[in-house]
Amino acid sequence: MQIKLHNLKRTYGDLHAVNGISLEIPSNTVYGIIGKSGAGKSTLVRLVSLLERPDEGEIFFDDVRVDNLQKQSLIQRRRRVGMIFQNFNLFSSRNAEQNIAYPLEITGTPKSEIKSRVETLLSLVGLDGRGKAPISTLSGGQKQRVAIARALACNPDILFCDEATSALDPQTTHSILALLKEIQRKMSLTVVMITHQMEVVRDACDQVAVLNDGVVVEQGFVTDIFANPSSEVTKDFLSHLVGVDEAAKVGDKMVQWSKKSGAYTLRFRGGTTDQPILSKISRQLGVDFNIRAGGVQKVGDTEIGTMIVDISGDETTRKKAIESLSQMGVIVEEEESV
Ligand SMILES: Nc1ncnc2c1ncn2[C@@H]1O[C@H](COP(=O)(O)OP(=O)(O)OP(=O)(O)O)[C@@H](O)[C@H]1O
Repeated sequence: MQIKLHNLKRTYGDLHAVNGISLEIPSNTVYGIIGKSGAGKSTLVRLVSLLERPDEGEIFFDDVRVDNLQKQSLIQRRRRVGMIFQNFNLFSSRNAEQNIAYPLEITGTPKSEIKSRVETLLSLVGLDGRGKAPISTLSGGQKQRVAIARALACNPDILFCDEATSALDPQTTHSILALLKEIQRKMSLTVVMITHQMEVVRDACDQVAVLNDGVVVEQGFVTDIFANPSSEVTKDFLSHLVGVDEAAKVGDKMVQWSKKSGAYTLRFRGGTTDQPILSKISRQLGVDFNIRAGGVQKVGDTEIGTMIVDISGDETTRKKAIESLSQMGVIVEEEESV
């Protein structure tokens, strides 16, 4: 299901929570929406999941306008949109299978059908045999699996994940993201991941939109945005990135992404990540690179390297070094204070 948003606006008093958002979210993909607290992510989700109406603008699902649906057709349409949340929102009075059965019960599905559907869903999310487990006995990751199964019960076309892994540890986050990607492929879903974590975007999403103050400041393929971010907000998100996988394997001291007073940020992509570019330029031009932080991470199938460096030498030589780096495909960003 393709989602198209055209100039969406939602205002609360004087506050423009969503201030003219236009986006095209392709069908059959995992699409990320990232933004800091207050950027307008949750408001946007409420609009696109048809829980709230925009003040202005239009929403289309596969070219059918849906923001103005009324009564029964709105209820029908909403049922095809699944949602999962940071705090799982499960009924603690119901066990796992009763939670999953809930949306099927309220849509009047026959009991026998519910039983087999619930079994299929439990198996899909890796909880075979745990249907009778009271919710309080499940771990955070298992609770989110129950929530995913419940969100998929009515065969949605779209699944919204609102900070779905924010309450989970890195390993559990990794397994839930892997599950969501697998389900997306199996069910040809459009999965929209709302997050404030670039790790989630890197590890799960094909494309991403970056939100700030109710507007989209940047959008595109995740590999392109990691290799060449254009907005300050995106650069800031990237500078705080911690390698979830890498951290799990080698300890977070080996991969350091925070900007620590280096004068230049260098961004490498693909083949350039395994070439001794800095030492070549250093020898040729007689400049020195002082590496303050850096690392290489996998974004999809592409390796993206980032380094925070100082370049020493006179101004002409530094300029030449930057030119050489650019010619070799390295993106060089200069800190504003330099
Ligand atoms: N129902 C509401 N009434 C009044 N103001 C609201 C309402 N919903 C959101 N806002 C305001 O709109 C702005 C955007 O909020 P929103 O929750 O969409 O941001 P967010 O990016 O999801 O933030 P967070 O990550 O903290 O949830 C905030 O300033 C918020 O206070």
